Amino acid sequence: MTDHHIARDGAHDLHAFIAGLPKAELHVHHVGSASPRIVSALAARHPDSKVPTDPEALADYFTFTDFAHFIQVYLSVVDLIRTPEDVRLLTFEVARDMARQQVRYAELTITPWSSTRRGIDERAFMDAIEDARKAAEAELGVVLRWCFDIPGEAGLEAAEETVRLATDDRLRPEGLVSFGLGGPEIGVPRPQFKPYFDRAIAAGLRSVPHAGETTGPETVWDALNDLRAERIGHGTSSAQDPKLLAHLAEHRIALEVCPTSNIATRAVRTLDEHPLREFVEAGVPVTVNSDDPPMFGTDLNNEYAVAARLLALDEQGLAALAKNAVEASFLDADGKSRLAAEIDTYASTWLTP
Ligand SMILES: O=C(O)c1cccc(C(=O)CC[C@H]2O[C@@H](n3cnc4c(=O)[nH]cnc43)[C@H](O)[C@@H]2O)c1
Ligand SMILES: [Zn+2]
Repeated sequence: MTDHHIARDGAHDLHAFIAGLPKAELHVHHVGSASPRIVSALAARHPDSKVPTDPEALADYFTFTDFAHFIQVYLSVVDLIRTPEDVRLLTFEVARDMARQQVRYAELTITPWSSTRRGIDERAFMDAIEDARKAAEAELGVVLRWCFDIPGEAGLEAAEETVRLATDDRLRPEGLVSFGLGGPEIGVPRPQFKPYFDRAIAAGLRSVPHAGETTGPETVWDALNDLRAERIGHGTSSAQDPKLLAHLAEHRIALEVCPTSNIATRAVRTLDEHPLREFVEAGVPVTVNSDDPPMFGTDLNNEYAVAARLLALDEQGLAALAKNAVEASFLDADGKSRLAAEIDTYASTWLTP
C-alpha cells in the first residue's frame, strides 16, 4: 500500500513524514472502511454471508470492473451489518484503523437507510454510532463526525427516510454535521433531491453531495445550484469546465478528491491522468481522501503519497495539504486552529535538523 515513485531515503523519507502527520479526513464511507480484519469479525458473526474473509480472496473480491460492480460488492458488505452490535463494532474499529494513521478528525459518511431498511432499529442504530464515537474520542483520540447520505439509486423514498433520520430531534445524533448524496450518478439526477437538501440545510446540516465522479461537470453545477453544496464529493469531471473551476476557486468550495478510488472504479484511467494538479493550478481548494480504503486497496497515508507524487509536494506541501482538510472541515474555529497548530508543530519539528 505504498506509492513506489517516491524516493525512500533517510531524512527525505516522505512516507515516514506522512505516516506521522496529523490528518483530517473528509470523504470516507462507514461500511466502505471495513478492513479485512473487520470483515472477518463480522463474517464470523454471520457465517451465512458470501463475502470472503481470507485476505487474498478479499483482494480479488474487491477488484471492480466498473462503478456499478463496485456498488454491487459494496452492498454485499452492507449485508454483513445486521445488529446494533455490528454497527458499534464497525464504527469503533474503523476509528482504530484511523488512529493508526494519525487521523485526528474524520467526517464519516453513513447511509442509515441501508441499515434501518434491513431491520436495525433506528434508535439502536443512532445509539450504536454515538457510543462508538464517544469511545473513539476518549480511547483513541479520534474525533468522529457524521455525514448521513441518501443512496441516490434507491430513490425518493430513501431520501425521505434519510432526511427524517437526520432531522428528527428525537433521533438526530449529536455527531451529525452534514448531509450527502452517494451511489451511482448515471440516471440519478441531482435536482430531484433539492427538497431533501433544503430540509437538511434548514435543520443546520451542511451540504456535501457526491458529484462529477462518474458524470460530467453539469452534475457538479447541479450540486452547487440545487443542493447548495459547500464541498463536493470527488468533483473529478470539474476539470472539463474552466468556468466551473473558476467558480469553485472563487467561492472556496473544496473538492474531496479520492485518487485511488477513481482508478479502482474506473472513473479515471490512470493516476497520471488524474486532474488533481489541474484543480490546484486553477486555485480550487483540494483535500485528499480514501473513500472506501480497504475496498480500493488504499489508506489515507497512501492517498497523501499519491498526491505528493502528482503534485511534487515536499514536507511543507504535504503539511499544507493536511491543513486544507482542516480548513474545509466542519470543525469549529477552535478545533480548526488546534489541529492546524498540531500539523505546523509536527512539520517544523520534522524539518528542524
Ligand atoms: O442499501 C441498499 O439496499 C441499497 C439499495 C439501492 C441502492 C443503494 C445504493 O445506492 C448504495 C450506494 C452506497 O454507496 C456508497 N458509496 C461508497 N463509496 C461511494 C462512492 O465513491 N461514490 C458514491 N457512493 C459511494 C454510498 O454511501 C451509498 O451508501 C443501496
Ligand atoms: Zn464516496
